Amino acid sequence: MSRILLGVNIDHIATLRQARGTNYPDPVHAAAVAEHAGAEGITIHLREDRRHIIDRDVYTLAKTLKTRMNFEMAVTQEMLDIACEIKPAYVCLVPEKREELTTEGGLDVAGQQDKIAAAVTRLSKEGIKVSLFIDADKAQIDAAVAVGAPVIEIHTGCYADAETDADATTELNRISTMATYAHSKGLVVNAGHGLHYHNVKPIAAIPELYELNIGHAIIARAAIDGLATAVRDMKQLMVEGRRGE
Ligand SMILES: CC(=O)[C@@H](O)[C@H](O)COP(=O)(O)O
Ligand SMILES: NCC(=O)COP(=O)(O)O
Repeated sequence: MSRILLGVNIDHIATLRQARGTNYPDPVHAAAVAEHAGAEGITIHLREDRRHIIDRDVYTLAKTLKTRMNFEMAVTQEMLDIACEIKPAYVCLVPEKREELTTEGGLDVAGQQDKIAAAVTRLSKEGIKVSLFIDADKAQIDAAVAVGAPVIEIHTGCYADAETDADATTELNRISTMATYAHSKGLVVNAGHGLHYHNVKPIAAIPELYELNIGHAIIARAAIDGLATAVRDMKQLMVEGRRGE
């Protein structure tokens, strides 16, 4: 049975720092703790409004991470320039609206293939592996293949936000079906958004999933139990989920 990897998104360490304009807590320190606790990668989202992760975090983490950076960004010239300068292992292209509280859906690749293909080509030439954050949707998966992205990350928000068990099961089945389809097309399939300690195991059980990117729930748990424990506990649940326990 294949392992499933954990990418820890540390955006909300930076949210706590930005709340008061202090220099603590430091996402760079948090990343080191998360890696030491077993995170296989660190995800950061440099938003256009810099509401949490700021440019200093990105440039410092590019030098200090021991695992690998998954750099989430909108498809803008500004972010493409930064990505090509720091050359992270992965870039994940995500939709972004200034007014959103958090990411609200997947990137519409099918509706803007030329723009996404140009971004994928530019980033790939720098040796960066490009992931597309998309809904569990066949047309979006086909578009991801068409634009040359090697990786997708399936948006799990509809599953996480489901108001009934029946709706959650429906979303879980959709994610699983699309993960199987995407994998059959040769894509590396990740997943993330809204996953937490009480909903992660069924997602981790999907055999085609390579990595889960989880942030908000881990950082929230870290406020109570500490970050190392929060990371280790999440990894244990993912292992149990993958084993069907
Ligand atoms: C794309 C995604 O679901 C998250 O990785 C994203 O970072 C969410 O945005 P916030 O971290 O700003 O909530
Ligand atoms: N791409 C999803 C991610 O990095 C973390 O999302 P969340 O767990 O903070 O909702």
